[in-house]
Amino acid sequence: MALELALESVGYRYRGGHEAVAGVGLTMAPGIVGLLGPNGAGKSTLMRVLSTLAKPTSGRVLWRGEDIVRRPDALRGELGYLPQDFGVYEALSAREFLVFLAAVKGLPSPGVAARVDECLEMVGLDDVADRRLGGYSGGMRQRVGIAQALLNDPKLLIVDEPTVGLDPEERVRFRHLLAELAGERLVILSTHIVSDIEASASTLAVMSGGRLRFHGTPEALMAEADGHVWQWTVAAEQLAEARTRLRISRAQRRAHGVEVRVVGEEPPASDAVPVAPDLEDAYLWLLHRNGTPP
Ligand SMILES: Nc1ncnc2c1ncn2[C@@H]1O[C@H](COP(=O)(O)OP(=O)(O)OP(=O)(O)O)[C@@H](O)[C@H]1O
Repeated sequence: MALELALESVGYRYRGGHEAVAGVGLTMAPGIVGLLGPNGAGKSTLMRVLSTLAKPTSGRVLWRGEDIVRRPDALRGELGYLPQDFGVYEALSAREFLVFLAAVKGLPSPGVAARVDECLEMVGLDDVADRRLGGYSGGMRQRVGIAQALLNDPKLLIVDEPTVGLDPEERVRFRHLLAELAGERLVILSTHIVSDIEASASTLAVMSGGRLRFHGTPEALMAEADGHVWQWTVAAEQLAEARTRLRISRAQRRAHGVEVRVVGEEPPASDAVPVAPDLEDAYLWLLHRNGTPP
């Protein structure tokens, strides 16, 4: 059966009664799927359901056509997962840590050393593989996180908010790495930062308030915001006031004032110029347009 992850009206309700995910239905195929949503949207909860760490309380998830609750091992054998709160053992080197995790994951020991080398090379840590993890930067630790997720050559790679805490350079490097890994895999990358996925995701799924608000290509999302984005220049001292009444997706200081991009139903002023939406504008429009529940 094809590499396909199908979600059928998936919901998850925490014990206290809070419904963190509700009625999510979509089918994902190989490539990078960007799962985008503000904090609290339900992304991490959904990632845990897809990784078989939590069972959906309603609906079902099919991996290659098989229900992942009934047959979790079919998915687990092909899954690589980098959770949001991934931690490393600081006293170990990257190589030691990966050898340890390979044993825990039950990889057959004869091939482990070579596979660890391959994974270290894929994430660009082969030169520093024998240094203690305690001395690694945040970005290097995240790359160790990806390396451990790759040990079993997964067909489904799930990474939850991997760029949190990384500096801009590490962020860019990490994005490139994920793009290289996509190939014949399905990579699900959850984030609340549009720029994490705009260069690499072939498909977007946008969540807010536990629900799926959009599923499709970045181009289709941008098309939805057509006619709702303007560029406008305000005096620097008026920016704070403008922010209280307008949705501003970006502001850039110029010699003659502050150039802002405004997203909304109406132009902010008669001298505002309509512009083509970019992904950041379109995401803001989707989350806040009239009729979108919180
Ligand atoms: N263990 C829990 N018990 C009850 N509610 C929870 C629990 N974990 C998360 N929630 C709630 O479920 C909702 C979704 O949380 P989730 O962590 O899945 O969102 P998220 O999109 O990943 O956001 P973040 O990036 O902040 O983690 C939030 O309202 C959160 O408060």
